[in-house]
Amino acid sequence: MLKDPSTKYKKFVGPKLDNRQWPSKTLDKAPRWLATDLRDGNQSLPDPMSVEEKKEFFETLVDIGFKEIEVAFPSASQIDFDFTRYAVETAPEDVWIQVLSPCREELIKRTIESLHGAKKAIVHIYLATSACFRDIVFGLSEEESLALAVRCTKLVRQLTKDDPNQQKTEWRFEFSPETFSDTNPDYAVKVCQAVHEAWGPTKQDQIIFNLPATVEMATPNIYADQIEYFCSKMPDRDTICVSLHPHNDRGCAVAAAELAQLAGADRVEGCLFGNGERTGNVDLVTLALNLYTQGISPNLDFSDLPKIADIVEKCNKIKVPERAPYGGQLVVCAFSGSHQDAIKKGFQRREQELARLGITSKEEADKKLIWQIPYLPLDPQDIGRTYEAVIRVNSQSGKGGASWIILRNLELDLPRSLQIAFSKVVQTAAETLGRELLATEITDLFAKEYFVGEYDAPYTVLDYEILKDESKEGGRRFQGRIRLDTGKEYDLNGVGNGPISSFADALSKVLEPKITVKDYKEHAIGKGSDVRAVTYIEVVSEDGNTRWGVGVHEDVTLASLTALLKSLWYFRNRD
Ligand SMILES: CC(=O)SCCNC(=O)CCNC(=O)[C@H](O)C(C)(C)COP(=O)(O)OP(=O)(O)OC[C@H]1O[C@@H](n2cnc3c(N)ncnc32)[C@H](O)[C@@H]1OP(=O)(O)O
Ligand SMILES: CC(C)C(=O)C(=O)O
Repeated sequence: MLKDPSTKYKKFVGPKLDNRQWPSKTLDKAPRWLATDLRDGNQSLPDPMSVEEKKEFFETLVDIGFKEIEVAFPSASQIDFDFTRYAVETAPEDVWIQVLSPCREELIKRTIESLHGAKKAIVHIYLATSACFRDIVFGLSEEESLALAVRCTKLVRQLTKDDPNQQKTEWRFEFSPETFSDTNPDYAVKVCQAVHEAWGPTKQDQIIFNLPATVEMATPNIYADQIEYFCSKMPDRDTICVSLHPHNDRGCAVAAAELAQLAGADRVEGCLFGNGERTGNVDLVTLALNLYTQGISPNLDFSDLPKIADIVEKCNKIKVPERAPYGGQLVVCAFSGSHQDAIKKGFQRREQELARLGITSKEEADKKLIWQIPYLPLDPQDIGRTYEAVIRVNSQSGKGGASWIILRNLELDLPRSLQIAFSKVVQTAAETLGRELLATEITDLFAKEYFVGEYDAPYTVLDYEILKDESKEGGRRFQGRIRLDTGKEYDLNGVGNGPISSFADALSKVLEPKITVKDYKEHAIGKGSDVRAVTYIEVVSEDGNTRWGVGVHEDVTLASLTALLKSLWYFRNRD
């Protein structure tokens, strides 16, 4: 790299705008969308789509709700021509089929042939207007380029809306001054005015001027300035649909498209997950869901984004990056402890709030309670992703992550200090394996550690009864029998304020160490006839060590007694 790059690269200078308006505007509605996956996306793939893949992609775009779809460059190949015919024959009545052609007479004719019989068709032609392209690629002067654009527009008009045999089709016309982002803004306006006159649009039948950042040249505010400049200079603005076609060379296509809408654009062309030439076209998923998370309907349905991503990956043969906004595998996941803690607290707060409002269904919650969860700008369920995938656990995780998984999978709402104790077990396993732990591995670790589910408790209560302790008001007496994992059995007898303390007293008379109960929590799990009690008991031994035990049972007292026995087993076997 050069120490002084200014000798090789020049700073981009945008149009001079004295009274720019766009910075004080806000985005309040969705633009018109045009998906160009099947044209601009397809032309940039190492292995372009087969007809079958194009069909599947087309159907997906229709299902998402796109009403304007650029299906091909029909003069490029027989595959593109044939696919255009398929789209013409199968497109729903309200979907406009768009096709692209360069400003070459024979190619325009072939392009229009491919649209014969369409219900709604947009003929899109492009011509490079930037000085760099005119000089290097075409060798045309400004006047010659303008004349070519007008000639081709008139040809399209003659072959479409002016042709008596083409009246079954509703025609629209789109013109792209290529590399608009690098075109002298006054020249772009001059060419478009001439094209406007040649096409003869009306308010009802607007012409589309698509203003591409064919190559993204500068910061997004400059693209917005270019669009505002164009909109302010074009006469008969209400006969024009201003369209954007941002590429992502500097990584700012989404921002450029958003600012350029503030600057007056009505329509956006792009691809799903930003496929397209070089760094891609603007990503329509991101643009649409950015609107959605501001409470604005994008008029596109991404309710099953994982399925859409699968189809896009299959047809493009390119992976959706794992960090792609909204659709990437990792974007609704948190691994780090403080993120997981905040997300978990966010969900708990939302659940409390829903319970307070008496709301039980997702539909009602979606209508009545604004989404506010730290680190999650969007409810993953709205785009077909699950809450289970939100929190994933590795050695960067803290207590919140593992306890979230236990809550979601086993319905166990662990007390704080048990969360801390269990997170040490998880941390050790993650470090030993040197990788992320699956949810099933974490629930299995918990079950083994605290003898729940399929893992039998080593000490068992064989028989018990809780009686009144006649020597003390309100006191209780435990009488019963237990068996250790050695097979040895003990008859027990103890007193306390309740069943648990009397059991602890009874145990302490026959087994080391002496224990007392420090903390206790219980709740129900399951529903209907399957409901069970869960008891968490933290026990302290005479030398000050603590241990947790967890008991799950239909009988709430037995759940507590089992929990206590498990913590005793720990003292006797693990210290
Ligand atoms: C910015 C964009 O994405 S534009 C869309 C680009 N997409 C594609 O190119 C995919 C489909 N393209 C093709 O199949 C072919 O390039 C075709 C059929 C269009 C033309 O093929 P060829 O005649 O073999 O031309 P080739 O591809 O070699 O070169 C392009 C020629 O078209 C000219 N050209 C390029 N853009 C345009 C345009 N907008 N209008 C008129 N002519 C153009 C070039 O100046 C060059 O002309 P030259 O041969 O006289 O120097
Ligand atoms: C044909 C035009 C719109 C194009 O694809 C571009 O300029 O990137």
